[in-house]
Amino acid sequence: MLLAGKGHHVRLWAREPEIVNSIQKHKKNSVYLSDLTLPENITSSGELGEVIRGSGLVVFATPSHTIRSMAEKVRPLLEGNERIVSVAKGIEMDTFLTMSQVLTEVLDGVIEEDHIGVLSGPSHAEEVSRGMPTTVVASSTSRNTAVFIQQTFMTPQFRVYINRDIVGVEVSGAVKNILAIAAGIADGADLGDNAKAALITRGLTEIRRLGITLGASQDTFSGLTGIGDLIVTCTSQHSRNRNVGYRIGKGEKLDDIITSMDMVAEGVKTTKSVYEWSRILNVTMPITEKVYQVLFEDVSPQDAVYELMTREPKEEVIF
Ligand SMILES: NC(=O)C1=CN([C@@H]2O[C@H](COP(=O)(O)OP(=O)(O)OC[C@H]3O[C@@H](n4cnc5c(N)ncnc54)[C@H](O)[C@@H]3O)[C@@H](O)[C@H]2O)C=CC1
Ligand SMILES: O=C(CO)COP(=O)(O)O
Repeated sequence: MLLAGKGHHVRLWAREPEIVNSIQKHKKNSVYLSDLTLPENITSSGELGEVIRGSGLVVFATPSHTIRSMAEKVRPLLEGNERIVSVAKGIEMDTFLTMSQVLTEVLDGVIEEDHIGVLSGPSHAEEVSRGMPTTVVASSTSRNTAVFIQQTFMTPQFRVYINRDIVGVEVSGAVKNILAIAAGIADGADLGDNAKAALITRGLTEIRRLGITLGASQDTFSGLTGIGDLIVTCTSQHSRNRNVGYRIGKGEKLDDIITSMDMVAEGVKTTKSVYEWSRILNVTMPITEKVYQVLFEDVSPQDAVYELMTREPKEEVIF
């Protein structure tokens, strides 16, 4: 919607034939944004070749665990001069790579690393697609590519800053989903506003610890992709991750929740990858550890909270 509004011809690939058909015939995404009419310059196809060939910019916008397989399919269709942007938020299982790192690895030999970037920050699609004011961050190892992304996406409703700390930007965007699950659990279990503020604040400390261990810059965590995205995802009615947590807090089982959803809550997989990664790196992430135990080891939210609250007394250390 954003890019089409700026006059670009947007070719949307989707794996669901019903979405492709509904966009082709009725200019509606019948599954995900059914109440919006899409402009004429958004077209859709189920054939990747029709969508990719001749593009100046390729945006990867599928869930993070699918970025590697999507990039493998896209690779032979690229000419080599395209710019690549990821909007996916996650850390790959087993490799612990960020999404731009996955793209750099898979597209190596076809696309230069400095043509790859990310767009991230507090940006629920339900609001962006309706032109509601949103601010995000463009990042890349190349300043030129970050500026290209900024100029391509920026509108009076969608303000794009540049941050060259791509590691900090991507780690923040991925890990905040784990904390949104925690915040949702707290809401579902009626733990109150104090608990939520504590989860957001101490959660940011966990993001910062992991990010700085990986070489990120301290400042990024005070920015839009750090505290900004953490706030929106922990508090928004639109957040899938918060919603998964909320239902767990109300007593539902994870498998039942996932089966009932037609969208992906990235934080579930990211909890696994980041929990394992933090243990390998020896980074202390107690909230992440408890979310892992609640999701995958049948620990009750009440026991998890008790264990968090009765950790040994400490000084408030921000890093
Ligand atoms: N929805 C939002 O407000 C925002 C989402 N993001 C990120 O963007 C990425 C995509 O998010 P959403 O669009 O909300 O996800 P979604 O769950 O709505 O799925 C997007 C599309 O990906 C397709 N998909 C799922 N599995 C696939 C596979 N194996 N191969 C190919 N396509 C597949 C789905 O069918 C759907 O058409 C995620 O990483 C998310 O964290 C970032 C900012 C905001
Ligand atoms: O990243 C998002 C908002 O910035 C979307 O969060 P959810 O995936 O929890 O809906």
